Amino acid sequence: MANLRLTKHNIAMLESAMSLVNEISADALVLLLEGSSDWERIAELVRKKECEKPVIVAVNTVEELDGAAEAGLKPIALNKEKAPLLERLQHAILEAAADEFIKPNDELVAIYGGFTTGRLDSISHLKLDERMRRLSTRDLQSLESSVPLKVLKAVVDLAVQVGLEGREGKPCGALFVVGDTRNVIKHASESGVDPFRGYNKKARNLLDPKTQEDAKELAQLDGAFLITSDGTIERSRQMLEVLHEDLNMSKGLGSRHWAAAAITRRTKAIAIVVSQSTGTVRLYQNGYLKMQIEPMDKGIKWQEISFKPPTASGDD
Ligand SMILES: Nc1ncnc2c1ncn2[C@@H]1O[C@H](COP(=O)(O)OP(=O)(O)OP(=O)(O)O)[C@@H](O)[C@H]1O
Repeated sequence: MANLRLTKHNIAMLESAMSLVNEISADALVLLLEGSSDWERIAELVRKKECEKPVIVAVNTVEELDGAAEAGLKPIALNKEKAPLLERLQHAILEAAADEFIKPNDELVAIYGGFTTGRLDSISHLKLDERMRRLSTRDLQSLESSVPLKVLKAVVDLAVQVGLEGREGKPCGALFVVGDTRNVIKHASESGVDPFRGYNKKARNLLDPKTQEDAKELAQLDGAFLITSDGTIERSRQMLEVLHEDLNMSKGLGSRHWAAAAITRRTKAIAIVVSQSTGTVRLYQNGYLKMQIEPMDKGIKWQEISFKPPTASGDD
């Protein structure tokens, strides 16, 4: 994707964003870019402007971040090349929180090209809310599951996005059951034609951003996704039939949540549920609620802003 050239215009915008961070005592600067840049030169600007807060650089791939951490910047790879700007910005904030570069309640300045590719044209001041739940890697580690952390993180990220965005403008729920698939399958039956049937294993792996997009589209269909420990969607649209005995559940949670808790009681799987009514993501293990993530967008005031997709390429 387009690398960011440090033109006179882009440097002036970067300097303005850094001044704003200083002026309003913001907690971090988020630089959302479509490609790599001269990280060392950006770090020099940070020093020149005496901006002492973390400068987070969010781009699409790990390769584009080469040298960013060494220059003293905080790198984030989004793996979301085709996603709309707001989704990328939300994801960058979520990842920054997961990596503990920022905290709930922080104030951020974000800078990006909202209208033209390769040209920084927009600066936003964002106030996060205390309700923003950190997706802390440490929380996931504490689960002591045999499912690798990167698979759990990918599924939780996906669930959070389904909860935040819904599908086709409507709220959407979902259920992901990860790990111990051989045993989980014994309690599952198809609720409809499985759209992933017939795909090869690689095309069913949730660590691949394309599969994540497909799964998001299909989340609105009934039933659960069964995901193996290596991130492969083994089955989708599965109804789980498990006894609900011995479960201590909050009032008001419906059958999807009960099924999620129950399957983790019967197997070693972890179940991640998105509530259709609230967008809240809950993670169950051994029949117990282990993590709850509230939809972050309740705490961020920038949903109304609408952007046109980039059209022409910017030139200075
Ligand atoms: N046993 C189950 N296995 C898999 N999916 C289920 C199961 N029970 C319910 N679901 C899915 O959950 C959907 C919503 O069910 P329900 O409203 O009872 O769930 P809920 O827990 O209240 O969730 P929400 O907060 O999303 O409303 C169903 O349409 C179905 O797709």
